[in-house]
Amino acid sequence: MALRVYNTLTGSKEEFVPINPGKVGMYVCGVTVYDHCHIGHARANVVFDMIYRYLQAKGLDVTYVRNYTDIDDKIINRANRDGVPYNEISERFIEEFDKDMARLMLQLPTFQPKATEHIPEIIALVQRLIDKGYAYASGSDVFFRVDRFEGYLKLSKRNLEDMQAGARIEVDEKKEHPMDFALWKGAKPGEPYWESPWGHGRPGWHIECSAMSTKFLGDTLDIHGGGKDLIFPHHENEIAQSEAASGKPFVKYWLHNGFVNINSEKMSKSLGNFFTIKDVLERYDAEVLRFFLLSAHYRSPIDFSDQNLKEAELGLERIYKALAGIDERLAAGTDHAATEESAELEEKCGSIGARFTEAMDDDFNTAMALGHVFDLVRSINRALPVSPLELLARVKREVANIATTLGVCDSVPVEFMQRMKDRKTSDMEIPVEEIEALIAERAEARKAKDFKRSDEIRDLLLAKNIVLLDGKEGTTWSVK
Ligand SMILES: Nc1ncnc2c1ncn2[C@@H]1O[C@H](COP(=O)(O)OP(=O)(O)OP(=O)(O)O)[C@@H](O)[C@H]1O
Ligand SMILES: [Zn+2]
Repeated sequence: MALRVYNTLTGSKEEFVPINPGKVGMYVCGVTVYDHCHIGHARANVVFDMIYRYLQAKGLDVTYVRNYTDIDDKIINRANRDGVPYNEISERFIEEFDKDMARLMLQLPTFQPKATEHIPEIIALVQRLIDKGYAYASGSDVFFRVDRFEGYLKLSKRNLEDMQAGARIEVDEKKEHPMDFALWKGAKPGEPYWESPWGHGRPGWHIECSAMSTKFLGDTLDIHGGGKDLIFPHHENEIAQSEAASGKPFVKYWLHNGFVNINSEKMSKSLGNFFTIKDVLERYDAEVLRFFLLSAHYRSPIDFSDQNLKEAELGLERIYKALAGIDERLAAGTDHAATEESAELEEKCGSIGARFTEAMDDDFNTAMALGHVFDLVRSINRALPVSPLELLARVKREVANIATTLGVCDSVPVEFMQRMKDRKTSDMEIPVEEIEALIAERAEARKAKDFKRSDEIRDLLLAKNIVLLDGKEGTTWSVK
């Protein structure tokens, strides 16, 4: 089956056919760098990283462009608040963004352009729109004439008249039409500015994406992405600018990710209901957060809560435990003949690749894809002690393929388990040395048949959430 994607422009799932066979041009709106990123930003970036990886896994040659909005009112406000130049803010938060994304195991896009490094391209595009009659200068601002562009609002399926009637749109003397939007903003005293034919000023937000996407990907892109909140006005305005300038369709497939919500409300800076990526990574492993973000379909909303993250953690641990079990059997090297249980695992192993592809080909359904992985894990758990080593090695390879494509489950299993153990131990009320001393004391007690003391020690540790497991090789422990 071919890849099908949900296209916001047509409101339906369509077969994905790149404009140039074998090649894909993808542009995703990046963050405005004025503060630390929250989990909503993490989702948008992880989702498009997953899409980038999957397209590459299908053998496509993808040029992925993700910008930094490094000049904007929000950046200027923050700089004024902190009493520093605007670029100190943008440079600092670009660095922070890069660190966060690296921790979430994102692949680097092919290009990461900054708005401030493309001012000549932006000015040329604004001038072109003026020359073609789609834009007009008003004082030192330049506005786009929305009613000149025929397809305006075709992405969000809104209607200009209804919007005007329904909303209280402020009348701005400088504009011909209240919905006209700024392409270039004249600088107020003390604001950062660039020279332009319209005086000192800076670009509007929408125009930078039109200028940079065209520079790196040409007039028509295969994919343009971003969060649902960008459909209007940002993406609608990008379409107007780009199509008015080039006379060609701007984007073939528009892809939008759903929100990370808190109590059914979008996590956002302005509402103040956000957790930064850094906050969350204090408490959870980065792979757990990535796994959580990919455990829902990218267009569905996800509720951010401690409980949901804990569930993701348990789920990921379940997968890694099964993989660690496989590694243990492979390392021990004792083979086993095929059994009824191993026959079932054999069948699941044979179909997992196809089931994964089918789920991902259906508009990148990672929720379904991970469901298939859990199904395989159940079979692994049943068949692990009674399966041929050759089959276990094959299962391991199948999971590794999926893991690389999704960017989850590709740590070395024992290392992941150790990471989880270390994280949990660091929150423990009892130091590791004390646990081990008690385990040694318990072993002595058991040797001396003092089961009362041995049970006492077990209960004492359990009260501190430490679970003991007696095995042939001695006693191991884990955090409950
Ligand atoms: N809660 C969220 N869930 C999913 N994606 C989000 C969320 N919040 C922002 N995004 C996405 O993150 C990307 C970067 O957004 P941008 O820098 O414009 O955010 P912002 O508007 O500054 O953030 P906020 O919405 O918190 O004010 C966009 O694609 C946006 O849609
Ligand atoms: Zn954009």
